Amino acid sequence: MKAVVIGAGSWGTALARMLAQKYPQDTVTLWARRPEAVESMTVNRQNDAYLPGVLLPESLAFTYDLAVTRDADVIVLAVPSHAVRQTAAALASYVSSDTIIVSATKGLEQGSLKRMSQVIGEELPSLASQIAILTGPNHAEEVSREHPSATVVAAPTKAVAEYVQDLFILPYFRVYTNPDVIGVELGGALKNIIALSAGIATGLGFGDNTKAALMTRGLAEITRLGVAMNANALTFAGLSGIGDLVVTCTSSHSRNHRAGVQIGQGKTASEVQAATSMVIESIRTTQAAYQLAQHHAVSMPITTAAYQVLYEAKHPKEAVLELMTRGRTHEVEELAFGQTAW
Ligand SMILES: NC(=O)C1=CN([C@@H]2O[C@H](COP(=O)(O)OP(=O)(O)OC[C@H]3O[C@@H](n4cnc5c(N)ncnc54)[C@H](O)[C@@H]3O)[C@@H](O)[C@H]2O)C=CC1
Ligand SMILES: O=C(CO)COP(=O)(O)O
Repeated sequence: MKAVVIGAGSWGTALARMLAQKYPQDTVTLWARRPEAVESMTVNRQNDAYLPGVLLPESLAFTYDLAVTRDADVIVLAVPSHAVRQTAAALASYVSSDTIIVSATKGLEQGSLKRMSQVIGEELPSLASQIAILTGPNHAEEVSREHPSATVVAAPTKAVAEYVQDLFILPYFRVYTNPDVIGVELGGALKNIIALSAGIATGLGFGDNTKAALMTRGLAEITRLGVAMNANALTFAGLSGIGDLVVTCTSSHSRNHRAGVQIGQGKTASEVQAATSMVIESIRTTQAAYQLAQHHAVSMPITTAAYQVLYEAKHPKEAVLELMTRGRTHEVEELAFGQTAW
């Protein structure tokens, strides 16, 4: 088996470590953009910049040459969402007709508003039915230290989903399958907006009630948009929905949550992003989701408030007050008075 993980940030490094650990006799390579990163990982057997303190198996190879993907059985894409199209396009001359692509990126493409599997499918059309999504409540810092974690793989066919399930499943990494590609992908992308918002609330000095309200009503609006885009509502009650929402809104590892805290304390999104080389996906995803909500005429009040804070310089306190005092609504739109037992 020949597997290549593209993207040597925290998550790509953790995924490559897992594959090399599980398949020490096979060829597992981690591709990084920068030659210095390749050199440093080869010498130190650690990714000091993005996953410090985690030893990488001897069998894991490193390269900055994309030609390593020639005839790979599996290519895992773990680059930030804004780099997925150019990266997938660059792979076109190397992939073979039976290569499986795994997308581990959580985001939406700016402008086109497309999901990552759609973007990859456009650049690698002959592989469109061989693109799987791996997503769930999985901070790289914990998975790479073998904390028991669960994740979900979605793909257009059962065969591809089960291939990727088999590929990654480990005693500390339990992999489920789900045929709902749209729902699984949207869950992973949209939860980052709510994590950013929960961080903003923390930065403003609010406590756990506020966070719980944001998480619950955040899930409601994610589900509304998902259903309008043909996802199954049940998927959002799963690992890629509530699961990832919980971990990203509450974990000290979350970059999106941390960014929100700083914005709540008065920094701008550009200041926060400029201060780290790590990707804060929610900044771009908030804009894309705001535009998707308009396109599908779906109400997404928290996403709208986050958009106004990030892109229209609205003060977070004002955004919170507007969210709290807007028109009254039902909790569950489908449950009508007079039709429910009491
Ligand atoms: N960190 C985590 O625990 C998890 C991250 N993800 C997702 O994985 C994706 C990658 O995130 P991380 O690994 O956390 O990244 P990171 O924030 O740890 O590092 C960013 C990486 O992206 C690379 N990069 C930046 N611009 C690039 C470009 N134009 N082309 C190619 N590479 C570029 C950097 O060199 C660096 O390796 C994101 O979509 C993230 O949401 C998903 C699950 C867990
Ligand atoms: O998606 C993640 C965990 O499941 C990572 O979230 P952050 O990008 O906020 O760190």
